[in-house]
Amino acid sequence: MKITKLPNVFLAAMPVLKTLEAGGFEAYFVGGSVRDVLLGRHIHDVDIATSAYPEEVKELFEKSIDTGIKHGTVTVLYQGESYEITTFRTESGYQDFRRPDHVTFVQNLDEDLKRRDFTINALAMNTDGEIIDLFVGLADLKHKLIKAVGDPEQRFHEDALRMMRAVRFMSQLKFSLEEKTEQAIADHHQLLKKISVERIRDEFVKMGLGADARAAFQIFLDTQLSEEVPDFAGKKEQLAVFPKLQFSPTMETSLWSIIIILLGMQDNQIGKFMRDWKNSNAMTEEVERIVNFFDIMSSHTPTDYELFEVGKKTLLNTIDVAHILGQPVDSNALVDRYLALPIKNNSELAIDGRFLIKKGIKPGPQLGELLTKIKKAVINGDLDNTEEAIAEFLEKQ
Ligand SMILES: Nc1ccn([C@@H]2O[C@H](COP(=O)(O)OP(=O)(O)OP(=O)(O)O)[C@@H](O)[C@H]2O)c(=O)n1
Ligand SMILES: [Mg+2]
Repeated sequence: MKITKLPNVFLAAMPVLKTLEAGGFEAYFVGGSVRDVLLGRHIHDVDIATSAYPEEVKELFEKSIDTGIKHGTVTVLYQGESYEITTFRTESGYQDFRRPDHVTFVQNLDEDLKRRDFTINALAMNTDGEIIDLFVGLADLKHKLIKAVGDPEQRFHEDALRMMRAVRFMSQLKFSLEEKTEQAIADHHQLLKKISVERIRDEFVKMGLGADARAAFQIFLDTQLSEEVPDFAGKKEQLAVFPKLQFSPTMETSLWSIIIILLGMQDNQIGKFMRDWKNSNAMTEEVERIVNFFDIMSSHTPTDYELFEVGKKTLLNTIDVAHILGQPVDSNALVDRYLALPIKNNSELAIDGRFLIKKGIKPGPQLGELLTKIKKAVINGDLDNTEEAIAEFLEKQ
């Protein structure tokens, strides 16, 4: 099979492959970019595999960086783009099921493709746009199947993260999981314990935000992968709601908020949960705000002051969460009410602490309380947001 009209990302990288070939080496596009061009998906970067050793690659290009030279990868800078060029290799002796303890460079592409995770990721493309398909990857693409290359147990022992990658690709590509590959995950889910939380999280998020997140999440539960990730063990029943939701999330904040709500977590447990997953402080704080506001929305119609406090971004994010969870919310009414608030943030208040001091109020906690009282009155529409109206209001205190 040959691709006649190559996307620009490949055309731009073509001189890099040609340079390697002119140096007497073999060079191919490999991995995700070949898969994605065949699926008509957006291609974010291209990976190149070559028979040249890293030192030989470096000699052929003016600018290169030793990004992963131990694993055979050199990053070449060419016409403003960077390309990862990896020497054909096999990965032997994954003692800790994490990273290869050493890589063995090999002379041909076949050996290199053999050690890749899934058949659809084991395709290569040469400078003519010709697809090299040694493991029926093209047929599996057509049948929308995630299938391990060769023996799935071996592939997952080499790198246990691949089990998460399987459900991630299911979700992103809307593919099903081949039976033996699924069975191998179910048999070896414990291997995931060896993998760092950050790597698991990245795959989990891609799964949760993919086009077929709910189907993939079901397999994530069925294979017991869910038992091996932070704070999910023993929570299958609560998590089983996710695949039954009417929609699935498209924002990471929504994904985490939904999981937290399904797990029935208390306010004070959210921080630990988010830290266990190695999420950033910014992500944690926003998720805390969303879950809190979701609770407010579930118990009563938010007051104007609650709308003011939560702010537009978190309001919209919480509406998204409520929508996905199938909670009835009149989102138009809430947004309209927010937009009609007399002020949207503290700086829009006509007065500040200095104004109160000038009016004879002593600095201290009472001043703060008075300021809040004024702000609430303005937000509720009981007080005009002008110096005059506020001065008059003060006289009545
Ligand atoms: N645990 C892994 C990770 C990667 N690969 C191989 O390395 C390629 C590139 O890896 P990566 O960029 O992580 O994944 P992609 O398949 O390119 O997917 P994405 O579009 O998300 O980058 C994969 O296609 C696959 O051939 C693998 O065999 N095992
Ligand atoms: Mg990639």
